Amino acid sequence: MHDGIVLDKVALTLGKTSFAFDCRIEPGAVTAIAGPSGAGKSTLLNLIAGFERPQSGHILIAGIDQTLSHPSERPVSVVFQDHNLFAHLDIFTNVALGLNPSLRLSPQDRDRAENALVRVGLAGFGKRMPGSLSGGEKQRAAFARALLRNKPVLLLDEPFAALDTDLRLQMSALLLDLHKENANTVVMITHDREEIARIADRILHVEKGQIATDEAKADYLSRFAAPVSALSGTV
Ligand SMILES: Nc1ncnc2c1ncn2[C@@H]1O[C@H](COP(=O)(O)OP(=O)(O)OP(=O)(O)O)[C@@H](O)[C@H]1O
Repeated sequence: MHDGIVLDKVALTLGKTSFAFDCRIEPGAVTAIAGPSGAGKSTLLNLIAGFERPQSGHILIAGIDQTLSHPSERPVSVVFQDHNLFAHLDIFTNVALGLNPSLRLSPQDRDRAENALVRVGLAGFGKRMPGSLSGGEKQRAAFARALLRNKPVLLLDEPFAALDTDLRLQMSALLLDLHKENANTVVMITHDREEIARIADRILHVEKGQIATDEAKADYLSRFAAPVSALSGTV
């Protein structure tokens, strides 16, 4: 049995694009998904999260076949680039949804939600509405909710792409801290080679609807001539 994520001969077609994914994602590691625009990175993440269903093949998470299960039944949290928050609910409520979707919260639950806000640097933001927060603050609220869900798998679709360099560094440091505490399996789409150098253990390179390469960070980075410190921009 494989404890991580297995895509076993998964195939689907969306519009005119066909996808065929067959891979194993290491448990307890940070795996970056890289590749050109339109290659199928988000589709791969959506298959794991359950927002897309394979037309054939199987998806297993921690040894359990999740191919047909609803996204809410899967042991995953997802953070998208944006649109993570419900605009009509305040930040505390958005975050507390990570604990209990019906929002029946015990006093301990309320404390945990407040602590999660403190953890991401949003103490005192609970009563604010999402529309009044900056992009980076909204992303931190989305992290706080993912932190509370505390699922074995965290999926991130370019969560830091819209942030400035300082915030991007802060957010990826927070992500690594949480990863070290929970030993969770992190799968993150990123175009940023410096981010890959900083946080990834393995890199899946997606091209034309398939996994082109699956390699350790050192091997991936050694294929590029420039030293890591000189790299910037897109993969
Ligand atoms: N529901 C859909 N219907 C039709 N085509 C789709 C659908 N979803 C994705 N596609 C197509 O599949 C291809 C891969 O899309 P996907 O979003 O997975 O790529 P990506 O690698 O994440 O790209 P980007 O880096 O630009 O976000 C694209 O050509 C996209 O237009």
